[in-house]
Amino acid sequence: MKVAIIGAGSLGQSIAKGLLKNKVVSSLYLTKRNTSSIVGFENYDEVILTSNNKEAIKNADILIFAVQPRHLEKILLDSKDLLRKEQLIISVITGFSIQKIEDIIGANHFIIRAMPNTAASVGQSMTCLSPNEKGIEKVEIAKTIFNSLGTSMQIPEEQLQAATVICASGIAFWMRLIRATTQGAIQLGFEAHEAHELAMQTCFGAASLLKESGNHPEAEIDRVTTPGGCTIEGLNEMEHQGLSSSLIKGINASFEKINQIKN
Ligand SMILES: NC(=O)C1=CN([C@@H]2O[C@H](COP(=O)(O)OP(=O)(O)OC[C@H]3O[C@@H](n4cnc5c(N)ncnc54)[C@H](O)[C@@H]3O)[C@@H](O)[C@H]2O)C=CC1
Ligand SMILES: O=C(O)[C@@H]1CCC=N1
Repeated sequence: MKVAIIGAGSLGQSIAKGLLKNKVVSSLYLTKRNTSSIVGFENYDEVILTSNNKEAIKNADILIFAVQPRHLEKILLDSKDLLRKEQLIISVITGFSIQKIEDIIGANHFIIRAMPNTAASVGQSMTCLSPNEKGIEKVEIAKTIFNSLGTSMQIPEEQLQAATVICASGIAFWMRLIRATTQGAIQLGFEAHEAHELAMQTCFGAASLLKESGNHPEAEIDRVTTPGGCTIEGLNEMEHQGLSSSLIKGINASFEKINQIKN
């Protein structure tokens, strides 16, 4: 696969690392206005760094656009004459609808909106994919790319904003929960590095239990909570303080905000 990532910033670099780690690309163009901060990628034979988007677009079969939303329109306008009908165009850009992309380059292209998260860099992204009508044909190719960076799920475009909150912003939400657990562990007497490892591995274990057993979280909770014991004491106090409620409210606030970004 000849891939180009247009706008190798935070997310673009995460995707690049995942693709390179899994050796799924034969060539990988990474573009950035100033490539000096990503020279480390030059250690990979497959990688070509450039600030010339047109060169990257000409030489790739799969284009992944990962710039900030305000930059996409100009990049597409500047390069639309170079786009080939057989190219797969993937956009990971928040709030930039398929309709808006089609208005600029035309509907006769394979277009897929993808919403990965930064865990792509360690092969653990949850990526949601929404194709345009033509792009449905190429969803399997997009899945091959994004499954090499974790797992993927095809969803209707109308749900992509919600998926962004749960999966992309979700990385930040889970980080905060892990940090809070670490703070609690330090208060109980662990060194900071120990507390961090305890919190991280326990979180990883909880997610792995659900993934491997297919159980509902409450079933796993029941297995830990001794009647009259310390787990239920802690859980109930957390709920009195609004743990579930604050998470749900935060997710809704995030969703309201993302919907203010013009689609
Ligand atoms: N960070 C995240 O977890 C997620 C971000 N997104 C979306 O992905 C997009 C990128 O986000 P980030 O990587 O966080 O932003 P970023 O600002 O780190 O990366 C954008 C990159 O594009 C480059 N760029 C700007 N104009 C360019 C041009 N004309 N040609 C080539 N490169 C150019 C910038 O130098 C920058 O390195 C955004 O639209 C964001 O909404 C989507 C999912 C998750
Ligand atoms: O915070 C944001 O608005 C973007 C979208 C999801 C992750 N970063």
